[in-house]
Amino acid sequence: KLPPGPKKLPIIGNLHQLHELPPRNLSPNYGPVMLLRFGFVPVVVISSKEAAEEVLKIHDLDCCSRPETAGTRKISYNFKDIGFAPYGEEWKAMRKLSVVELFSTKKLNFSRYIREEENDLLVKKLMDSASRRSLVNLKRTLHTLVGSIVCRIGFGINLHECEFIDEDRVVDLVHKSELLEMTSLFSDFFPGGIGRFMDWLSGQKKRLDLVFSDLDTFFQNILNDHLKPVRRDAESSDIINVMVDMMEKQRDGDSFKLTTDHLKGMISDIFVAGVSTSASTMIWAMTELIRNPRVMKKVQDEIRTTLVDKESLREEDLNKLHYFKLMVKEIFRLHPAAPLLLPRETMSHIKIQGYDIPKKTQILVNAYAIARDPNVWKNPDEFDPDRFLESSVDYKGVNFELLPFGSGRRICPGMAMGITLVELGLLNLLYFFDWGLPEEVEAERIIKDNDVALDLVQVIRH
Ligand code: HEM
Repeated sequence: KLPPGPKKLPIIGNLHQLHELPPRNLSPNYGPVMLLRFGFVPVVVISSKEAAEEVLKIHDLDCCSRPETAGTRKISYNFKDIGFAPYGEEWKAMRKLSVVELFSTKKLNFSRYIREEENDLLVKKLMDSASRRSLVNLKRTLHTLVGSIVCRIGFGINLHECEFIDEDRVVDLVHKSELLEMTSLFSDFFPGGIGRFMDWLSGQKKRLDLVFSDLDTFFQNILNDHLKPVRRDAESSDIINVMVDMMEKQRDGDSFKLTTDHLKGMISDIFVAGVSTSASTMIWAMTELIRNPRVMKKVQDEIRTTLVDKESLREEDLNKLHYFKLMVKEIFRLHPAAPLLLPRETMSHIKIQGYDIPKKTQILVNAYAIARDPNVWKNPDEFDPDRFLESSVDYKGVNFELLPFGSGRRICPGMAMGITLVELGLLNLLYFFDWGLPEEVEAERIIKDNDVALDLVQVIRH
């Protein structure tokens, strides 16, 4: 009993409908479990809370591998990372390393000064824009903020003084890494000679290699920098340093051995998974707040009456706020940075909602649709943090109607870091400044257009 789905054409299946892929399209018409076929690859889209619980909790172990694509093979250094590696001993070892050592609470406390300092620097820059009355490009500003923090915490690179990279180039590379992750090649859908031939003919393969080569140069520079004797002696503890130390200490009999590819895979994961997720969440938060003056006022009233006369903000200030945190939760609901999470792959035959799902089927959990399901949420498309005033639903992977970080074995290991990045960044923007639309933008259009995040905005010093 296979799940229902749109009609499939011979050979290509539903490839002609790739542009209609969920989150927003296709899936609601076919119920909570929908079957597609892209070329030879079966793909199941999950779009109800109950079906998501079956995939991510009841059958988590059967569903926790990842499918292979040419793009993810490249960016993960042959699956030597965490995010795209198939389920197995190597993934377990890398995952354990990240949870215990690299993205842990200890690491978070240690790197706190870096986050606060980068935010202080941003506030200074914005004060300048406000006094010059120049517009602020939200996307650029927030990608740069998160990029700078992630590069310092992850790779020990201070973008304001680095020799081989600067802020603009980092933003450019973040976009390139997203492209690699999302690009589909013919060979992803038609494994074998024909697919590879089509990739060669269309030039797709060459384009993919070029984008990857740019990223690889950056990652190699990070690694070279960490292997320099000066750097090895320095008292610093960024994530890559910790891994280089481990590599040096490993012994012949160790069951898992870190290699240079594991190091690059980890650099790549931190870069790909950490920067645009957090930045896009902040951009959407600012967009929704500017569109909804009632909520903006309520949030700003809370933070400005709770935190009085502050010259700069610290992470402990976040714990004093309540409504502000509900606002962030509402953003994670309305605008999950990974609307379909990361694709999973079944490792055995399972049943979801009574339907048969064969081994090696791709599973996409439509977190976007689930978080806007009218059977679960009242006025689901409305931005209204008040909905959480009387609700204990949270986004940490136990409530299947709200899954911005996924759930189960593959839940985001960088969640704590992501939340802190987002909350501290937003707190600074909302405490020190008032925000508005640039004069020439018709407010009407922006307010109606729910699917477009704001780009240029007006900043006013509070
Ligand atoms: C707001 C910020 C973030 C959001 C919304 C987010 C969201 C996600 C989601 C949805 C997944 C897939 C989960 C699944 O398959 O069930 C994921 C995986 C992952 N995230 Fe995050 N993430 C964020 C920040 C970060 C940060 C800051 C890091 C690292 C420093 C990070 C590292 C990872 C890694 C390594 C994985 C792969 C886990 C695995 O496959 O085992 N993320 N993230």
